[in-house]
Amino acid sequence: MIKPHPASPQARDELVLGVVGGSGLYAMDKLEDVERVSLETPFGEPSGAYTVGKLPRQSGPPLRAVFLPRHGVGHILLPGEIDYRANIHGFKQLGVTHLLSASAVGSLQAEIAPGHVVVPDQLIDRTKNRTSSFFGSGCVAHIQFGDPFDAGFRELVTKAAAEVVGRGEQRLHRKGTMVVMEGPAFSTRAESELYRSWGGDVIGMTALPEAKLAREAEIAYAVLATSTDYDCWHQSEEEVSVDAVIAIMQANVARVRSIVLELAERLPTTCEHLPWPRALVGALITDPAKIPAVTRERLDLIIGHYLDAH
Ligand SMILES: CSC[C@H]1O[C@H](OP(=O)(O)O)[C@H](O)[C@@H]1O
Ligand SMILES: Nc1ncnc2[nH]cnc12
Repeated sequence: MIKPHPASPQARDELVLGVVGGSGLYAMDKLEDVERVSLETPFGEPSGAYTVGKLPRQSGPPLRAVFLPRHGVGHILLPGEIDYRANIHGFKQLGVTHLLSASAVGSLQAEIAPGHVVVPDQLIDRTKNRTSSFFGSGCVAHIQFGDPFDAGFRELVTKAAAEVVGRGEQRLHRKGTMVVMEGPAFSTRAESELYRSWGGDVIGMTALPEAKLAREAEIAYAVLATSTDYDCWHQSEEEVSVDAVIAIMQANVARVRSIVLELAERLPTTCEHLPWPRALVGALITDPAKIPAVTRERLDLIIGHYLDAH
C-alpha cells in the first residue's frame, strides 16, 4: 500500500477531532488552550475562523479538537452558499482526522419524533449544482462511497450518543437514510412523500457534499443528527418552520455538546486503533505525469502524499 508522506499531518498518527456545527450549534464549550485560526485555502474561504483547542478528558490525556460553525457566526450562509471544499480543506490543514457533523434534520418517519437523535448510515443526494469534488482540472479520481460514513467512527458516535440519550427521555436511532436536499425552501408535500417512499428516514441540507469531500480528503466522517420536525408530510403535526427547528435545537444543544464530550472520552489519541479512511488508494485514474503543475499544487494536501513518488 502507498504510505502517506511523512510530512502529512496524518502521518503523525495523532487523532484530531473536528466538529462542524450546524443550525443551533455555533460554538463548542469545554475547549481549553483555545486559539482562533483564520485560514486560506486553494478552494476558497471557509465559513469563518476555526476554533482550535484541547478537550480535557477523564479517560486520559486531552484530545486535540477543532470547531467550525458551517453556516458562519450569526448563521449567514445558505446551505448552498457554504464553501464545503474550503471548510474541509481547512479541517485537513489543521490535522483533523475524524470529523463529526452536528445537523438539524426533519423526520420522515413517525417513530423519529422531534428531539430524537439519529446517526445515519446512508445518504440520498438531492442537492443541485454544488461542487462535490476536490478533483478536476486535469486530475481525475473516483472514491468509493457505497457506505458514505466511516464505520468505526460511526460506531463510537453511536455509543457516545447511547450513553447520553440513555440518561434522558429521548430516543436514539442507530441508523437511518438521510435525504440531503438543496433548499433553502423546505420540501413540498409531494417531495416529502416521495422521499418517504424511497425509504428516507430524515432530511437535511448539508451532509452533501460534506461527506464526499471528507472522504476525498481521507477524513473519517459521521453525522449526529437531531430531529427537529416532521417536515410537512405528517397530518397531525405543524409544518416545519425555522422557529420550530431553532426551538428544538436550543433545547437539545446541551445534549449534542454532551455527546461530543462523551465521544471525546471514547476516542483514542492516535489513529492506530481508529484509522482514517485510505480512500484515495486505488481511486486516482489520471497518469500522474499528466497532472498539470497548478492542479498538482492545488491538490497537494489532498493527494500529494500519494504522488510524491512519481
Ligand atoms: C434552520 S432549518 C434548515 C437548516 O438546518 C439544517 O442545518 P444544519 O444541517 O447545518 O444543522 C438543514 O440542513 C438546513 O441547513
Ligand atoms: N424538514 C427539514 N427539511 C430539510 N432540512 C431540515 N432541517 C431541519 N428540518 C428540516
